[in-house]
Amino acid sequence: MQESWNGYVNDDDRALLKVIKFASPTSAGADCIDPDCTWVEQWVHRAGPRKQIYFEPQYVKAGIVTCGGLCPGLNDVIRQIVLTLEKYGVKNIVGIQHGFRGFFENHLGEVLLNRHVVQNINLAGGSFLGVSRGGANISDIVDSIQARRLDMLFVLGGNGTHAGANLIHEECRKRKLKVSIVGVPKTIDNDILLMDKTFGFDTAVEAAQRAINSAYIEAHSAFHGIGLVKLMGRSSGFITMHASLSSGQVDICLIPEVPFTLDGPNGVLRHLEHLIETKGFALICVAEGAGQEHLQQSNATDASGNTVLSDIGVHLQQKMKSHFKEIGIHSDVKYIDPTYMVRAVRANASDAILCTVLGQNAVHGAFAGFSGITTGICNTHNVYLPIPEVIKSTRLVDPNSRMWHRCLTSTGQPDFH
Ligand SMILES: Nc1ncnc2c1ncn2[C@@H]1O[C@H](COP(=O)(O)OP(=O)(O)O)[C@@H](O)[C@H]1O
Ligand SMILES: O=P(O)(O)OC[C@H]1O[C@](O)(COP(=O)(O)O)[C@@H](O)[C@@H]1O
Ligand SMILES: [Mg+2]
Repeated sequence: MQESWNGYVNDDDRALLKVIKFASPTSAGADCIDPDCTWVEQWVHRAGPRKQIYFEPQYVKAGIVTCGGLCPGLNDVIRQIVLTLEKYGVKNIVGIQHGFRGFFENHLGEVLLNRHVVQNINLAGGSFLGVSRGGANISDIVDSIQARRLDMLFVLGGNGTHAGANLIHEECRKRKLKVSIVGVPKTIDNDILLMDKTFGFDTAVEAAQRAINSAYIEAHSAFHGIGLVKLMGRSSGFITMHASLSSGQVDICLIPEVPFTLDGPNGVLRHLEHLIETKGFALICVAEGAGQEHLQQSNATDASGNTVLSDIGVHLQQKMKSHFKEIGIHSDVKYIDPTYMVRAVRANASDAILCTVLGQNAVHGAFAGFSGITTGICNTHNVYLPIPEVIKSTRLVDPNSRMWHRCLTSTGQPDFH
């Protein structure tokens, strides 16, 4: 190799975690490390290939698993992990089917992966390996990792999956197994801390435009039309906020982080009356986790322990219909719930690039000898982060952030209090 080749990332390279120095905690969207906002430098490891690697590629067996719900780009990440492992010289690569369940449900065999098998999988949405919720029995999973003789495990999933991956990492350490557990954050809701954005989010925002545009056309064409679109986001309103901003046609954007009243002089319904009176139609975009306080809560959870939400879309639809009937004003409500149509699509161009970078960096991280880490973009730089740091809490839209204020400026909606 030519002498001037500088392709390796130095082990001591670091990226700065926070790049804005907020003068005061009251500055819009201030995200301070210390309560008084003194400047604290926090550095994180730069992602990328190392000169010294900690595994002999020809003896490595690597596994890939995809957990939780679907997200555009899963196949792109799987594919890049396989291509990068092969580039290192790894020959034994397997896929674990249907999330953590694949480790111990006997009928779910390992899928042998290589460049030929994964060549075209990025052309479709979904997960080539299948996904599932529940089934995170850590001790059984680590037994299975041992029995399969895995040296590396790439775990693609969201907050829950990363909590599981970290427990797997800790159990492997306890058993003194030299297995590298590396996460790749998959969350369409964009709800993982410290990262600029997660893969699939851009695609979801783009896919949501079709639903919003249809709702707009329906509402605009009807007499006193009201278009309502419900988008994903259990506790984080990023998809709804960004989709509303992107559309530019949304009059009311409702997210879980910002409570709202429906009735009364400052409520959503009164504002809808105003919109019908002044422009003749209205468009609402609501996140699935918004306004849960208005609904009857169930204690039900899904297999992963996530709360099953009540349907805010149906509730809003009914409230709007009965409200306009009560006040004797005609309205024509059209409700669109595009949830799975938004999620089950292939990654767009920018997400495909993000997936490529993340998949490659996950493999570089494992070969660098890291475990219990995940990889993401931080202030436009690609980094490795310890899993516990990114799952301390769910990343939420800050109602004091510039982005939420921009969204309010764009919709023109008042404070619904
Ligand atoms: N706190 C947790 N600790 C360990 N495993 C978890 C935890 N929460 C969820 N899991 C497991 O992680 C997997 C995916 O979780 P889920 O919440 O459905 O999706 P996501 O990872 O996208 O948040 C499931 O197999 C689930 O059982
Ligand atoms: O119907 P499912 O598969 O449980 O998925 C619905 C949920 O999945 C999500 O898209 C996010 O799922 P993940 O946390 O697994 O990424 C939520 O926004 C939505 O509530
Ligand atoms: Mg979860």
